Amino acid sequence: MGIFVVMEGIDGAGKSTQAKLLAKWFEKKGYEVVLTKEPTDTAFGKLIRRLVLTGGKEGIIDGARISHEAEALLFAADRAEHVHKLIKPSLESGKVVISDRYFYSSLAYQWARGLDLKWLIDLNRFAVRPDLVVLLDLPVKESMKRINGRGIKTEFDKIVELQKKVRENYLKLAEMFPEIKIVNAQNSIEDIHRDIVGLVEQEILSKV
Ligand SMILES: Nc1ncnc2c1ncn2[C@@H]1O[C@H](COP(=O)(O)OP(=O)(O)O)[C@@H](O)[C@H]1O
Ligand SMILES: Cc1cn([C@H]2C[C@H](O)[C@@H](COP(=O)(O)OP(=O)(O)O)O2)c(=O)[nH]c1=O
Repeated sequence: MGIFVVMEGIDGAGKSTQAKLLAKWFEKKGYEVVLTKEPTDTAFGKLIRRLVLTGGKEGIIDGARISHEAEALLFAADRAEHVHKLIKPSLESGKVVISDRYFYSSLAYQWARGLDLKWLIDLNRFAVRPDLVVLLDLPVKESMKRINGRGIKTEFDKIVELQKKVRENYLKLAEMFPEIKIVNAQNSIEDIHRDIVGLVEQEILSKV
């Protein structure tokens, strides 16, 4: 079996930056790496971007044209395809899978939209558990500074409020799921990478 690592955190926390660095680190060590993300680039992911993420690339504006339940189901459908077509086969052939977001995003965000956490956990029960989930944690103010350049100009206060709730949800989830490890995402890119490598060594490589 391969190794499955997930990056989680609010928008702008540094997930894609750290996912890429970790992928390179594993490759240097001779592993075959699959770097992937959710929402995916498949037809389901495209549907989500069209129906749910109406606020532009960040998708954090609550302008959803569909119900929150339908939104949660679409994310779960996208994830089911992701798990069955890419994640499981890659792990079975011994590869390292690094995913930028996974079902913890559904728990943090769709819970913040008011959905029932237990229903969300049940809905995502098909999703194989990662070996390690890195929660990149930082204050919303800092993350907003980072993604300012992405062009959010409208509904700023609403976005900040939602992101704060999502951050709190992630921290609560970290107490419920032992695979989630919190990393301080306010440090430099290099320091965070070093922390993540430390977790990979401690939580995964030392155990195989
Ligand atoms: N540790 C860091 N310190 C400062 N800026 C960062 C850091 N990590 C990432 N960034 C920058 O912040 C922005 C968001 O990072 P990104 O990796 O795209 O976040 P996410 O994938 O979580 O949305 C990018 O412009 C990136 O270069
Ligand atoms: C995977 C996932 C993402 N999201 C949200 C988090 C982000 O605000 C948004 C889009 O994710 P994001 O990582 O910004 O993807 P991209 O840049 O490729 O569009 O979707 C959910 O609400 N639930 C989920 O299950």
